Amino acid sequence: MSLYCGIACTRRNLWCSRLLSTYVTKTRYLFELKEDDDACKKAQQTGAFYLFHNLAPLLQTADRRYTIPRFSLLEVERLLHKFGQDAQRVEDSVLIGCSELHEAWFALDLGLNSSFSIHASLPRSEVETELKGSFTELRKALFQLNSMDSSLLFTAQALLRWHDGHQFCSKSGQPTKKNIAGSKRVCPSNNIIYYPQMAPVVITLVSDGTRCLLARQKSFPKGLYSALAGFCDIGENVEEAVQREVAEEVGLEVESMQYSASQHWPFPNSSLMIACHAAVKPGQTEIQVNLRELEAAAWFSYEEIATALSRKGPYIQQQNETFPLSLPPKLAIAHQLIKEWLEKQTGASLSA
Ligand SMILES: NC(=O)C1=CN([C@@H]2O[C@H](COP(=O)(O)OP(=O)(O)OC[C@H]3O[C@@H](n4cnc5c(N)ncnc54)[C@H](O)[C@@H]3O)[C@@H](O)[C@H]2O)C=CC1
Repeated sequence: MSLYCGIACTRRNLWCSRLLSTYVTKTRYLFELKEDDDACKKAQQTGAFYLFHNLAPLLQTADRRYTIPRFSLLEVERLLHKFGQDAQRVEDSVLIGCSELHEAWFALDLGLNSSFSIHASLPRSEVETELKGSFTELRKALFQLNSMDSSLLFTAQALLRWHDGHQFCSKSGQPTKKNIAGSKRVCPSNNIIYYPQMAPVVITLVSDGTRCLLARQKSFPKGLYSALAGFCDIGENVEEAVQREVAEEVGLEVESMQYSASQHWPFPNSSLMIACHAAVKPGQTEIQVNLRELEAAAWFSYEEIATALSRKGPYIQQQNETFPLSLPPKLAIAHQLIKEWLEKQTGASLSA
Protein backbone atom coordinates (compact mmCIF):
# COMPACT_ATOMS: atom_id res chain seq x y z
CA MET A 1 0.00 0.00 0.00
CA SER A 2 2.77 2.41 0.91
CA LEU A 3 4.50 1.72 -2.39
CA TYR A 4 1.44 2.76 -4.41
CA CYS A 5 1.05 5.66 -2.04
CA GLY A 6 4.58 6.82 -2.84
CA ILE A 7 4.08 6.49 -6.59
CA ALA A 8 0.89 8.51 -6.46
CA CYS A 9 2.44 11.24 -4.31
CA THR A 10 2.10 14.80 -5.52
CA ARG A 11 2.81 18.17 -3.89
CA ARG A 12 -0.88 18.35 -3.04
CA ASN A 13 -0.50 15.07 -1.25
CA LEU A 14 2.24 15.77 1.27
CA TRP A 15 0.65 13.70 4.02
CA CYS A 16 1.24 10.75 1.74
CA SER A 17 5.03 11.09 1.69
CA ARG A 18 5.01 11.65 5.44
CA LEU A 19 3.20 8.32 5.82
CA LEU A 20 5.77 6.62 3.59
CA SER A 21 8.76 7.97 5.52
CA THR A 22 7.23 6.94 8.86
CA TYR A 23 6.81 3.46 7.47
CA VAL A 24 10.36 3.34 6.11
CA THR A 25 11.98 4.57 9.33
CA LYS A 26 9.94 2.09 11.35
CA THR A 27 11.00 -0.75 9.09
CA ARG A 28 14.67 0.28 9.27
CA TYR A 29 14.44 0.54 13.06
CA LEU A 30 13.03 -2.98 13.33
CA PHE A 31 15.76 -4.25 11.00
CA GLU A 32 18.42 -2.68 13.26
CA LEU A 33 16.90 -4.31 16.35
CA LYS A 34 17.02 -7.70 14.65
CA GLU A 35 20.67 -7.27 13.64
CA ASP A 36 22.08 -5.55 16.74
CA ASP A 37 21.68 -7.28 20.13
CA ASP A 38 22.79 -4.19 22.09
CA ALA A 39 20.27 -1.95 20.32
CA CYS A 40 17.55 -4.51 20.97
CA LYS A 41 18.44 -4.76 24.67
CA LYS A 42 18.26 -0.97 24.84
CA ALA A 43 14.85 -1.02 23.15
CA GLN A 44 13.58 -3.40 25.83
CA GLN A 45 14.16 -0.66 28.45
CA THR A 46 11.44 1.52 26.92
CA GLY A 47 9.49 -1.24 25.18
CA ALA A 48 6.18 -2.94 25.91
CA PHE A 49 5.77 -6.65 26.68
CA TYR A 50 2.87 -8.95 25.77
CA LEU A 51 2.69 -11.95 28.05
CA PHE A 52 1.84 -15.55 27.13
CA HIS A 53 1.57 -18.82 29.05
CA ASN A 54 2.14 -21.97 27.00
CA LEU A 55 1.38 -19.96 23.85
CA ALA A 56 -1.91 -18.57 25.23
CA PRO A 57 -1.88 -14.74 25.31
CA LEU A 58 -2.85 -12.85 28.47
CA LEU A 59 -6.13 -11.03 27.89
CA GLN A 60 -8.31 -8.89 30.10
CA THR A 61 -12.05 -8.46 29.71
CA ALA A 62 -13.92 -5.19 29.95
CA ASP A 63 -17.55 -4.76 28.86
CA ARG A 64 -17.48 -8.31 27.42
CA ARG A 65 -14.63 -7.32 25.10
CA TYR A 66 -11.10 -8.60 25.21
CA THR A 67 -8.24 -6.15 25.67
CA ILE A 68 -4.55 -7.05 25.49
CA PRO A 69 -2.55 -5.72 28.44
CA ARG A 70 1.04 -4.57 27.88
CA PHE A 71 3.74 -4.33 30.50
CA SER A 72 6.94 -2.33 30.88
CA LEU A 73 10.29 -4.06 31.41
CA LEU A 74 10.21 -2.98 35.05
CA GLU A 75 6.77 -4.52 35.58
CA VAL A 76 7.88 -7.77 33.96
CA GLU A 77 11.02 -7.89 36.11
CA ARG A 78 8.94 -7.26 39.26
CA LEU A 79 6.59 -10.09 38.27
CA LEU A 80 9.50 -12.48 37.67
CA HIS A 81 11.02 -11.50 41.01
CA LYS A 82 7.71 -12.10 42.79
CA PHE A 83 7.64 -15.67 41.41
CA GLY A 84 11.27 -16.33 42.33
CA GLN A 85 12.85 -15.86 38.90
CA ASP A 86 15.64 -13.55 37.84
CA ALA A 87 15.40 -10.84 35.20
CA GLN A 88 17.49 -12.96 32.81
CA ARG A 89 14.27 -14.65 31.69
CA VAL A 90 13.47 -11.49 29.71
CA GLU A 91 16.07 -12.81 27.23
CA ASP A 92 13.52 -15.46 26.21
CA SER A 93 11.33 -12.70 24.75
CA VAL A 94 10.92 -12.08 21.02
CA LEU A 95 10.55 -8.83 19.10
CA ILE A 96 7.14 -8.64 17.39
CA GLY A 97 6.93 -5.06 16.11
CA CYS A 98 7.09 -1.41 17.09
CA SER A 99 4.94 1.71 17.15
CA GLU A 100 5.40 4.65 14.79
CA LEU A 101 7.24 6.36 17.66
CA HIS A 102 9.64 3.42 17.84
CA GLU A 103 8.34 1.87 21.02
CA ALA A 104 9.47 -1.74 20.53
CA TRP A 105 7.00 -4.55 21.29
CA PHE A 106 8.07 -7.90 22.69
CA ALA A 107 6.33 -11.16 23.58
CA LEU A 108 7.40 -13.34 26.50
CA ASP A 109 6.05 -16.78 27.38
CA LEU A 110 5.98 -17.46 31.12
CA GLY A 111 4.75 -21.03 30.74
CA LEU A 112 7.15 -22.65 28.28
CA ASN A 113 10.16 -24.35 29.78
CA SER A 114 12.52 -26.57 27.91
CA SER A 115 14.38 -29.57 29.26
CA PHE A 116 17.66 -27.66 29.55
CA SER A 117 16.30 -24.21 30.43
CA ILE A 118 17.08 -22.78 33.84
CA HIS A 119 13.69 -21.07 33.78
CA ALA A 120 10.76 -23.04 35.17
CA SER A 121 7.18 -22.39 34.16
CA LEU A 122 5.39 -19.75 36.25
CA PRO A 123 2.14 -20.96 37.93
CA ARG A 124 -0.60 -20.02 35.46
CA SER A 125 -3.53 -19.24 37.76
CA GLU A 126 -1.40 -17.33 40.26
CA VAL A 127 0.01 -15.14 37.50
CA GLU A 128 -3.53 -14.61 36.17
CA THR A 129 -4.70 -13.45 39.60
CA GLU A 130 -1.68 -11.19 39.97
CA LEU A 131 -2.20 -9.59 36.53
CA LYS A 132 -6.04 -9.56 36.64
CA GLY A 133 -6.37 -11.33 33.33
CA SER A 134 -6.57 -14.79 31.83
CA PHE A 135 -4.33 -16.68 29.46
CA THR A 136 -6.76 -17.45 26.64
CA GLU A 137 -6.36 -19.89 23.74
CA LEU A 138 -5.73 -17.75 20.65
CA ARG A 139 -8.37 -19.60 18.60
CA LYS A 140 -10.99 -18.66 21.21
CA ALA A 141 -9.91 -15.03 21.37
CA LEU A 142 -9.85 -14.74 17.58
CA PHE A 143 -13.50 -13.78 17.23
CA GLN A 144 -13.22 -10.94 19.73
CA LEU A 145 -10.06 -9.19 18.55
CA ASN A 146 -9.63 -6.58 15.86
CA SER A 147 -7.43 -7.50 12.91
CA MET A 148 -4.40 -5.48 14.08
CA ASP A 149 -4.39 -7.08 17.52
CA SER A 150 -4.92 -10.56 16.14
CA SER A 151 -2.14 -10.18 13.59
CA LEU A 152 0.28 -9.06 16.34
CA LEU A 153 -0.70 -12.02 18.53
CA PHE A 154 -0.48 -14.40 15.53
CA THR A 155 3.11 -13.24 14.94
CA ALA A 156 3.98 -13.48 18.62
CA GLN A 157 2.55 -16.95 19.05
CA ALA A 158 4.19 -18.24 15.87
CA LEU A 159 7.63 -16.91 16.90
CA LEU A 160 7.35 -18.22 20.46
CA ARG A 161 6.28 -21.64 19.16
CA TRP A 162 9.14 -21.73 16.66
CA HIS A 163 11.75 -20.96 19.33
CA ASP A 164 10.23 -23.55 21.64
CA GLY A 165 10.53 -26.21 18.93
CA HIS A 166 13.97 -25.30 17.60
CA GLN A 167 16.23 -25.28 20.61
CA PHE A 168 18.73 -27.78 19.26
CA CYS A 169 20.91 -27.85 16.16
CA SER A 170 19.71 -30.64 13.85
CA LYS A 171 23.33 -31.25 12.72
CA SER A 172 25.34 -31.14 15.97
CA GLY A 173 22.56 -31.86 18.48
CA GLN A 174 23.87 -28.95 20.58
CA PRO A 175 21.57 -26.29 22.12
CA THR A 176 21.16 -23.29 19.79
CA LYS A 177 21.21 -19.70 21.06
CA LYS A 178 18.67 -17.10 20.06
CA ASN A 179 19.61 -13.51 19.29
CA ILE A 180 17.96 -10.88 21.50
CA ALA A 181 15.22 -10.05 18.97
CA GLY A 182 14.48 -13.73 18.36
CA SER A 183 14.81 -13.37 14.58
CA LYS A 184 17.25 -16.31 14.43
CA ARG A 185 19.03 -19.03 16.43
CA VAL A 186 22.68 -19.97 16.02
CA CYS A 187 24.49 -23.21 16.86
CA PRO A 188 27.66 -22.16 18.76
CA SER A 189 29.53 -25.31 17.71
CA ASN A 190 29.22 -24.91 13.91
CA ASN A 191 27.67 -21.43 13.39
CA ILE A 192 24.66 -22.80 11.49
CA ILE A 193 21.93 -20.15 11.58
CA TYR A 194 18.28 -21.16 11.87
CA TYR A 195 15.55 -18.69 10.86
CA PRO A 196 11.85 -18.89 11.81
CA GLN A 197 9.91 -20.57 9.01
CA MET A 198 6.42 -20.58 7.54
CA ALA A 199 5.03 -23.31 5.30
CA PRO A 200 3.48 -22.02 2.05
CA VAL A 201 -0.14 -23.15 1.64
CA VAL A 202 -2.42 -22.48 -1.34
CA ILE A 203 -6.07 -21.85 -0.61
CA THR A 204 -8.33 -21.87 -3.64
CA LEU A 205 -11.92 -20.94 -4.26
CA VAL A 206 -13.00 -22.85 -7.35
CA SER A 207 -15.86 -21.50 -9.45
CA ASP A 208 -17.69 -22.80 -12.51
CA GLY A 209 -18.93 -19.36 -13.45
CA THR A 210 -22.14 -19.37 -11.42
CA ARG A 211 -21.37 -21.55 -8.39
CA CYS A 212 -18.41 -21.93 -6.02
CA LEU A 213 -16.98 -25.11 -4.62
CA LEU A 214 -16.58 -25.57 -0.86
CA ALA A 215 -15.41 -28.58 1.09
CA ARG A 216 -15.16 -29.85 4.64
CA GLN A 217 -12.89 -32.12 6.65
CA LYS A 218 -14.11 -34.50 9.39
CA SER A 219 -12.40 -32.33 12.00
CA PHE A 220 -14.38 -29.17 11.06
CA PRO A 221 -17.24 -28.03 13.31
CA LYS A 222 -20.60 -29.34 12.07
CA GLY A 223 -21.97 -27.45 9.07
CA LEU A 224 -18.68 -25.63 8.32
CA TYR A 225 -17.47 -25.59 4.70
CA SER A 226 -14.38 -23.76 3.41
CA ALA A 227 -12.25 -23.23 0.32
CA LEU A 228 -9.74 -25.96 -0.70
CA ALA A 229 -6.41 -25.66 1.12
CA GLY A 230 -3.18 -27.58 0.86
CA PHE A 231 0.55 -27.31 1.54
CA CYS A 232 2.82 -26.58 -1.44
CA ASP A 233 5.07 -29.50 -2.32
CA ILE A 234 8.76 -28.83 -2.50
CA GLY A 235 9.78 -27.59 -5.98
CA GLU A 236 6.25 -26.42 -6.90
CA ASN A 237 5.19 -22.92 -7.84
CA VAL A 238 1.84 -21.48 -6.72
CA GLU A 239 0.08 -22.27 -10.02
CA GLU A 240 1.20 -25.90 -9.90
CA ALA A 241 0.19 -26.25 -6.25
CA VAL A 242 -3.32 -24.87 -6.99
CA GLN A 243 -3.77 -27.22 -9.96
CA ARG A 244 -2.53 -30.25 -8.02
CA GLU A 245 -4.56 -29.57 -4.88
CA VAL A 246 -7.81 -29.10 -6.83
CA ALA A 247 -7.17 -32.27 -8.85
CA GLU A 248 -6.14 -34.23 -5.74
CA GLU A 249 -8.99 -33.15 -3.50
CA VAL A 250 -12.01 -32.91 -5.82
CA GLY A 251 -10.89 -34.45 -9.13
CA LEU A 252 -11.28 -31.28 -11.23
CA GLU A 253 -8.94 -29.55 -13.68
CA VAL A 254 -8.28 -25.85 -13.22
CA GLU A 255 -8.62 -23.85 -16.42
CA SER A 256 -7.47 -20.46 -15.14
CA MET A 257 -6.53 -18.91 -11.83
CA GLN A 258 -6.00 -15.50 -10.27
CA TYR A 259 -4.06 -14.52 -7.16
CA SER A 260 -6.16 -12.69 -4.56
CA ALA A 261 -4.26 -12.06 -1.30
CA SER A 262 -2.12 -13.70 1.38
CA GLN A 263 -2.19 -14.13 5.13
CA HIS A 264 -0.01 -15.48 7.90
CA TRP A 265 -1.95 -18.20 9.72
CA PRO A 266 -0.48 -19.55 12.99
CA PHE A 267 -2.68 -22.68 13.46
CA PRO A 268 -1.47 -25.34 14.08
CA ASN A 269 1.95 -24.16 12.83
CA SER A 270 2.94 -21.08 10.88
CA SER A 271 1.59 -21.11 7.32
CA LEU A 272 1.74 -18.47 4.63
CA MET A 273 -1.73 -18.73 3.10
CA ILE A 274 -1.69 -17.80 -0.61
CA ALA A 275 -5.29 -17.22 -1.66
CA CYS A 276 -6.43 -17.66 -5.26
CA HIS A 277 -9.60 -17.84 -7.32
CA ALA A 278 -9.71 -20.63 -9.87
CA ALA A 279 -12.11 -21.46 -12.67
CA VAL A 280 -13.03 -24.82 -14.16
CA LYS A 281 -14.75 -25.33 -17.52
CA PRO A 282 -18.54 -25.03 -17.11
CA GLY A 283 -19.07 -28.48 -18.66
CA GLN A 284 -16.53 -30.24 -16.43
CA THR A 285 -17.86 -29.83 -12.93
CA GLU A 286 -18.46 -33.33 -11.62
CA ILE A 287 -16.84 -33.53 -8.20
CA GLN A 288 -14.98 -36.68 -7.15
CA VAL A 289 -14.15 -36.22 -3.48
CA ASN A 290 -10.86 -37.65 -2.24
CA LEU A 291 -12.11 -39.19 1.00
CA ARG A 292 -8.60 -39.48 2.40
CA GLU A 293 -8.46 -35.67 2.51
CA LEU A 294 -12.06 -34.48 2.72
CA GLU A 295 -15.36 -35.56 4.20
CA ALA A 296 -17.47 -33.77 1.59
CA ALA A 297 -17.39 -31.16 -1.17
CA ALA A 298 -20.22 -29.46 -3.04
CA TRP A 299 -21.13 -26.61 -5.38
CA PHE A 300 -22.94 -23.68 -3.75
CA SER A 301 -25.06 -21.06 -5.48
CA TYR A 302 -24.86 -17.30 -5.04
CA GLU A 303 -28.04 -17.37 -2.93
CA GLU A 304 -26.74 -20.13 -0.64
CA ILE A 305 -23.47 -18.28 -0.02
CA ALA A 306 -25.20 -14.91 0.49
CA THR A 307 -27.56 -16.51 3.03
CA ALA A 308 -24.71 -18.28 4.84
CA LEU A 309 -22.71 -15.05 5.05
CA SER A 310 -25.68 -13.33 6.62
CA ARG A 311 -25.69 -16.19 9.18
CA LYS A 312 -29.21 -17.40 8.43
CA GLY A 313 -28.40 -20.82 7.05
CA PRO A 314 -29.16 -22.35 4.52
CA TYR A 315 -29.38 -25.84 5.96
CA ILE A 316 -27.31 -28.81 4.83
CA GLN A 317 -27.59 -32.49 5.52
CA GLN A 318 -24.66 -34.15 7.28
CA GLN A 319 -24.65 -37.71 8.63
CA ASN A 320 -28.45 -37.83 8.89
CA GLU A 321 -28.56 -34.52 10.74
CA THR A 322 -29.31 -31.05 9.44
CA PHE A 323 -27.04 -28.09 10.15
CA PRO A 324 -26.98 -24.50 8.96
CA LEU A 325 -24.18 -23.99 6.42
CA SER A 326 -21.46 -21.97 8.13
CA LEU A 327 -18.41 -20.32 6.60
CA PRO A 328 -14.92 -19.56 8.04
CA PRO A 329 -14.62 -16.58 10.45
CA LYS A 330 -14.03 -13.07 9.08
CA LEU A 331 -10.34 -13.10 10.04
CA ALA A 332 -9.61 -16.19 7.94
CA ILE A 333 -8.53 -15.53 4.37
CA ALA A 334 -11.00 -18.22 3.23
CA HIS A 335 -13.80 -15.88 4.34
CA GLN A 336 -12.28 -13.07 2.30
CA LEU A 337 -12.09 -15.27 -0.82
CA ILE A 338 -15.74 -16.30 -0.48
CA LYS A 339 -16.83 -12.70 0.04
CA GLU A 340 -14.82 -11.55 -2.97
CA TRP A 341 -16.43 -14.24 -5.14
CA LEU A 342 -19.88 -13.14 -4.00
CA GLU A 343 -19.08 -9.50 -4.78
CA LYS A 344 -17.84 -10.47 -8.25
CA GLN A 345 -21.10 -12.33 -8.88
CA THR A 346 -23.10 -9.32 -7.75
CA GLY A 347 -21.05 -7.11 -10.08
CA ALA A 348 -21.56 -9.56 -12.94
CA SER A 349 -25.32 -9.80 -12.39
CA LEU A 350 -25.63 -6.01 -12.00
CA SER A 351 -23.75 -5.34 -15.24
CA ALA A 352 -25.66 -8.12 -17.11
N1 LIG B 1 -6.74 -18.98 7.18
C1 LIG B 1 -7.60 -19.70 6.49
O1 LIG B 1 -8.55 -19.19 5.90
C2 LIG B 1 -7.40 -21.20 6.38
C3 LIG B 1 -6.24 -21.79 6.82
N2 LIG B 1 -6.03 -23.15 6.63
C4 LIG B 1 -4.73 -23.68 7.07
O2 LIG B 1 -4.07 -24.20 5.93
C5 LIG B 1 -3.24 -25.29 6.29
C6 LIG B 1 -3.44 -26.43 5.31
O3 LIG B 1 -4.78 -26.81 5.30
P1 LIG B 1 -5.18 -28.34 5.15
O4 LIG B 1 -4.52 -28.97 3.99
O5 LIG B 1 -6.66 -28.38 5.21
O6 LIG B 1 -4.48 -28.83 6.48
P2 LIG B 1 -4.23 -30.22 7.19
O7 LIG B 1 -3.69 -29.83 8.52
O8 LIG B 1 -5.45 -31.05 7.09
O9 LIG B 1 -3.03 -30.86 6.36
C7 LIG B 1 -3.23 -31.79 5.33
C8 LIG B 1 -2.04 -32.71 5.20
O10 LIG B 1 -0.88 -32.00 4.80
C9 LIG B 1 0.29 -32.59 5.35
N3 LIG B 1 1.07 -31.57 6.08
C10 LIG B 1 0.90 -31.10 7.31
N4 LIG B 1 1.81 -30.15 7.60
C11 LIG B 1 2.56 -30.01 6.49
C12 LIG B 1 3.66 -29.16 6.15
N5 LIG B 1 4.16 -28.26 7.00
N6 LIG B 1 4.18 -29.28 4.91
C13 LIG B 1 3.68 -30.16 4.03
N7 LIG B 1 2.65 -31.00 4.30
C14 LIG B 1 2.09 -30.92 5.51
C15 LIG B 1 -0.18 -33.70 6.27
O11 LIG B 1 -0.06 -34.92 5.56
C16 LIG B 1 -1.63 -33.38 6.53
O12 LIG B 1 -2.38 -34.53 6.75
C17 LIG B 1 -3.57 -25.65 7.73
O13 LIG B 1 -2.54 -25.12 8.53
C18 LIG B 1 -4.87 -24.89 8.00
O14 LIG B 1 -4.97 -24.46 9.34
C19 LIG B 1 -6.94 -23.94 6.00
C20 LIG B 1 -8.13 -23.40 5.56
C21 LIG B 1 -8.48 -22.01 5.76
